[in-house]
Amino acid sequence: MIKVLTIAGSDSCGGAGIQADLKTFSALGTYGMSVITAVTAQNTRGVFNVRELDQEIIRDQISAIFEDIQVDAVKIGMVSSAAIIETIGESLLKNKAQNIVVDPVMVSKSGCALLQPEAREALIRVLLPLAEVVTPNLFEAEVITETKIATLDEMEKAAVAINKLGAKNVVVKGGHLKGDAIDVLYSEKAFRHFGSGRVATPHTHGTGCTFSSAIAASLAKGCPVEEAVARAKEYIGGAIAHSFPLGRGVGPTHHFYQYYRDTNR
Ligand SMILES: Nc1ncnc2c1ncn2[C@@H]1O[C@H](COP(=O)(O)OP(=O)(O)OP(=O)(O)O)[C@@H](O)[C@H]1O
Ligand SMILES: Cc1ncc(COP(=O)(O)O)c(N)n1
Repeated sequence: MIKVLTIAGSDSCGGAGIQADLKTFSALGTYGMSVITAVTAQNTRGVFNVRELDQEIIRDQISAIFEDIQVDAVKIGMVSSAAIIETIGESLLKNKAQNIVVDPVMVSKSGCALLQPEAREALIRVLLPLAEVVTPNLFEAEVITETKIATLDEMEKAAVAINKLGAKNVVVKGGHLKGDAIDVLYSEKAFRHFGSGRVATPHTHGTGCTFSSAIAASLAKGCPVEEAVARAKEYIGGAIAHSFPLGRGVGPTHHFYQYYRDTNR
């Protein structure tokens, strides 16, 4: 059995965060495990409260898993504070975690801060050097590189800059581009673009969580990075195409086990 761990925040309405990650792992035929960093009270219309867990229980969750189970890949999502980032960094280094995918979540689609602005420095310093793959969206790449990004050329330049900060492979996601949704991968000094038409739907809650978890699941299966990103792009395209209205706001992507059954990958 392939085993994948998510370290992220809980989303009570199930569209993003830990819940989206575990659904993705299952849909891709892997066994999912979770370390919760924070609990959010959120629905399709917004985030109404956030409660961080303390460092001790975060450290103990990670230890409990690694001392007992061999983890094939780790996805990191909402980390909330600098103190939590330090704890995660220390614990993953101590346990020699492999295949780490960092989704540098900063702000929810509804506009709520999921990372304290003063924790951005810690995210860059501690988590980027641990990342086999990092998956910033346009806004996150702008914050990390302190530049404006609106074109594919600027996405490529940002990917190189983020690689220099320590992340081995960088995917700058184009979900928020004007026009097609094109993601830019910078890996081993080469660029590759993963394009798709834009699915015309307002229901994109949790797209970034799903995409990074799909990359982690494929890395865990032993896929090379480029293949893992290609598969994740295919998976998220299908999950967005099957997204649906839930509640009165931005609905979630749909995780479909048929994908794994039909493609067996
Ligand atoms: N409407 C869309 N149609 C097709 N693909 C999309 C669409 N929106 C996003 N994507 C794809 O979904 C993935 C996630 O990209 P996005 O830029 O939305 O991430 P994100 O902003 O981090 O998501 P989140 O806000 O959920 O954290 C990327 O592969 C992107 O190309
Ligand atoms: C716990 C948690 N993690 C991540 C997101 C980002 O997802 P989105 O940008 O789609 O709101 C979220 N809303 N909640």
